[in-house]
Amino acid sequence: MRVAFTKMQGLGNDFVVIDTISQSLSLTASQVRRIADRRLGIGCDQVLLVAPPPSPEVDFGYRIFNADGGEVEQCGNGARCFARFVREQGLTGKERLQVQTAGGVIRLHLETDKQVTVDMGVPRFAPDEIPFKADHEADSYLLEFDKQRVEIGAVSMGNPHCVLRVAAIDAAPIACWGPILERHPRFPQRVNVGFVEVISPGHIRLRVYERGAGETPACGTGACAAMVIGRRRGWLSEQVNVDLPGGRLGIHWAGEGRSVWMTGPAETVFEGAIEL
Ligand SMILES: N[C@H](CCC[C@H](N)C(=O)O)C(=O)O
Repeated sequence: MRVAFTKMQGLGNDFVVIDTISQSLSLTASQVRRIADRRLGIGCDQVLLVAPPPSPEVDFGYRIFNADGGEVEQCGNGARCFARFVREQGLTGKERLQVQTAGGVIRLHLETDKQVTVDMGVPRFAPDEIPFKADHEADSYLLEFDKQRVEIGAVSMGNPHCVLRVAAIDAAPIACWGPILERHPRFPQRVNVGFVEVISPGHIRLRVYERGAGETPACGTGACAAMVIGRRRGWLSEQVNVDLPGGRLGIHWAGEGRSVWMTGPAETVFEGAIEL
């Protein structure tokens, strides 16, 4: 089967985007892994499917698959690329879109300056909504592994995140701790692992070891997760610049029960077709 795709990226977090409205198809986990393979396939962190709207309330369905083939609930950098894709492909003339993901409905706004703003929804801190094994909800938790004991925050942005504060992001033990924490038994669906350095109340540096993809140059939901956890801990203000290795995202959160807003770039790299 010959499948048309568009390669896109948001701050270096890269995606293969496939329109499954114009070409009706579904992908197996092994097909996703082949597409994502940087030697045997196209190469990407996630595969994103543009799908017909599952209900009249939304404009599109939006499905997300990690490079390991697993389908997940949310992808923030991917959402910005999704918005640019559906406009560039002529699938919509709208500038404000509502799309359904497995993690809930998100709202995309194509800005005039080529940036995209996304309403990423309301963060959920209840352990069973993350999911995270804990006796009760708290602003921080102690996690033990390999004779280490670390303090984390935990939150769902539709997908699960844990966040650790570090003194210096460049020295953070991401390659060692990332894969261990990703699969920590207290996260039954595994977890995205953020390492955050607080520069000031309005500025953080962040690196993310992503569930199902490893360390990526940027993680949109990870930036939202680090900001809301930092804000609940009293470290951060309502508007924060998040500097990731791939670049900067602007995150705004007015507080409990409110949506998190993310603004950043999205770019098309090339178009092609692959035989599956
Ligand atoms: N690895 C994530 C999905 C992609 C998230 C990230 N690329 C983003 O921009 O939010 C997960 O397993 O939940």
